[in-house]
Amino acid sequence: MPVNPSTMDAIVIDNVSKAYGSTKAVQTVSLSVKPGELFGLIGPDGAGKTTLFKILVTLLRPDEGRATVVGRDVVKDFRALRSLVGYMPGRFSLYPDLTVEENLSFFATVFGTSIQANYDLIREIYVQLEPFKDRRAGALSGGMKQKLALCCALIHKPEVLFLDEPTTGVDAVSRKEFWEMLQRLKERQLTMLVSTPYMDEANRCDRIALMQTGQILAIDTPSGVEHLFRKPLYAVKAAETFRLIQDLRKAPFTQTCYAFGEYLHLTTEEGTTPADIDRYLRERRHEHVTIKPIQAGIEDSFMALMQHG
Ligand SMILES: Nc1ncnc2c1ncn2[C@@H]1O[C@H](COP(=O)(O)OP(=O)(O)OP(=O)(O)O)[C@@H](O)[C@H]1O
Repeated sequence: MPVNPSTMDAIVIDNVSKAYGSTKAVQTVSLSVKPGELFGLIGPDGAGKTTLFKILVTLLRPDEGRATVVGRDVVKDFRALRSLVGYMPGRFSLYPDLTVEENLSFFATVFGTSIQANYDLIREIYVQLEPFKDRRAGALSGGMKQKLALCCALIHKPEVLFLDEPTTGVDAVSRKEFWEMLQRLKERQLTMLVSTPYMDEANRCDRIALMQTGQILAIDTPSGVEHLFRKPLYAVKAAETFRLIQDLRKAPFTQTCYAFGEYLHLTTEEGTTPADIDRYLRERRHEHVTIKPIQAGIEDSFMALMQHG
């Protein structure tokens, strides 16, 4: 008998919707995540990421649609599911008055296990926390809190790990270290769904879904999402950035013009050449003009999809 591939997926979301009054937080979302996949949910604040996570970890019931995690229905099988998933919520769920070790023991006890029983899975992360094991969690740095929260979410050896904006508000070095930790967990075949508002983190995932106002705009590999952007794209810089953006937005050849770091990203009508752009800017007395064709990144694709969404 042929096997339905969707029954083998670690997470299946099928037309799930959830509203809070008139706010449609999640609108007919469908996606699936394969076992062992590191899947990213990328979107700005209010996109509906947290609501979707809460549905998947059985803390909220969907209004419509159905979802399964490791084959268990998130509504009907919620009890069984709770011990199979690990959840690191956006605002860390640590007890600030308990020490590092007490927090970890608490989460282990809730799941009927002990730190020793599953130490192997958290060893690499926990060794960095061990020198501070008697410190109150509330007195830890952001990066250390994040590591402890990850240990707490892993201590019962879940089959799927849900990480809701784990790197928000954490310094750049800790963010990088955190993604390296996720990479090592992936080598152990753990399935992970991670949300982030940072586009640069999308490249760390096997596949990503771009989400906005409760809807999925695209699902693909990071490079697949970049290739969704098909128009020629230019990075433009000049001495006066503010006047540059004003002038470029008025230009007859401009389709879109956004600030991306120190450059503006510009898409133009077909047939426009860099020489046309240069001439237009020189006529308006712009100085130190640089115009270079560039490859679109995930952020460019996201902007283009949002415009047409
Ligand atoms: N308990 C609630 N009651 C009413 N509206 C809510 C509630 N929780 C979320 N919302 C609204 O639902 C929408 C989706 O919110 P959600 O928190 O799921 O998004 P998000 O992508 O996780 O963003 P954030 O990073 O800001 O949490 C937003 O418009 C939000 O204001």
